Amino acid sequence: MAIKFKKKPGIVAYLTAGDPNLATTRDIALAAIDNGADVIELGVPFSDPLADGPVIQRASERAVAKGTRLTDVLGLAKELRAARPSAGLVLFSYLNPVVRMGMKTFCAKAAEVGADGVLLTDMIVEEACEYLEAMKEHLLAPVFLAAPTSPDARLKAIAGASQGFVYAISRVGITGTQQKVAGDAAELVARLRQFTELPIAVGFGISNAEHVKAVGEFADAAIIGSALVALIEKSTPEESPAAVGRFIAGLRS
Ligand SMILES: O=P(O)(O)OC[C@@H](O)[C@@H](O)c1c[nH]c2ccccc12
Repeated sequence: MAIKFKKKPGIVAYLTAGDPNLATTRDIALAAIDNGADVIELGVPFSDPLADGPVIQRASERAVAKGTRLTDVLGLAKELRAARPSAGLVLFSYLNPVVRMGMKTFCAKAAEVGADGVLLTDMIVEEACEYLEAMKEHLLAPVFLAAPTSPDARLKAIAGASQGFVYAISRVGITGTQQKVAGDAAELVARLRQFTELPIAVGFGISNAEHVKAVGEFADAAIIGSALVALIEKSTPEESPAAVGRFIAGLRS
């Protein structure tokens, strides 16, 4: 029940919980784990997902329209934990739904359902004091985002506050697939290594085996979001778990 990357590079699979529905997200997550994903980044759908590109925005809209709430995502996390005790499980959310529930309540519940870590996209390390205390109390790993534009002093703070892994954003901008892994990514990872021994996972724009291989040359894990969400969007709910499983299995080949 800790975040571990067994093979190099590790694979983190982002899924928008509740797209197309909660039961299917569960089956997709299980298929992802069984086909080599080390960590599931389980996304709480939010009506105003600012950092997201069109693919994840649409997934969020669909999940919100289905009525998916933070408490439903916590319930799903609990099911995943029970079904796959050793998989890494990180809850991903914008700050807003978490603040509405109450930071302390949220952290207590996240621990209770068996999450290993939490990633709050718009939580900045400078303002994370209460959050970090609650996370520590419940032995949860806070994961922070590091961007190529962050100066060294910020990278140091981000690396120092993170546990489990540090999330290196491969490029400035929004989530979504691209042709090549951005050149900024290797430099950012090298800069982060000065400040931490934690594994470093690279995300934004990773969508195929070639990208995963490229990331494996300089980082510990690759995070894949939009490519999976797009596959789910074009598959029927019945076929999407197997489609995602095949896709993940192909990423390290
Ligand atoms: O979708 P991409 O380009 O594969 O990037 C990962 C990403 O989806 C996931 O980590 C994520 C989804 N929404 C975010 C918002 C901010 C930072 C990260 C994310």
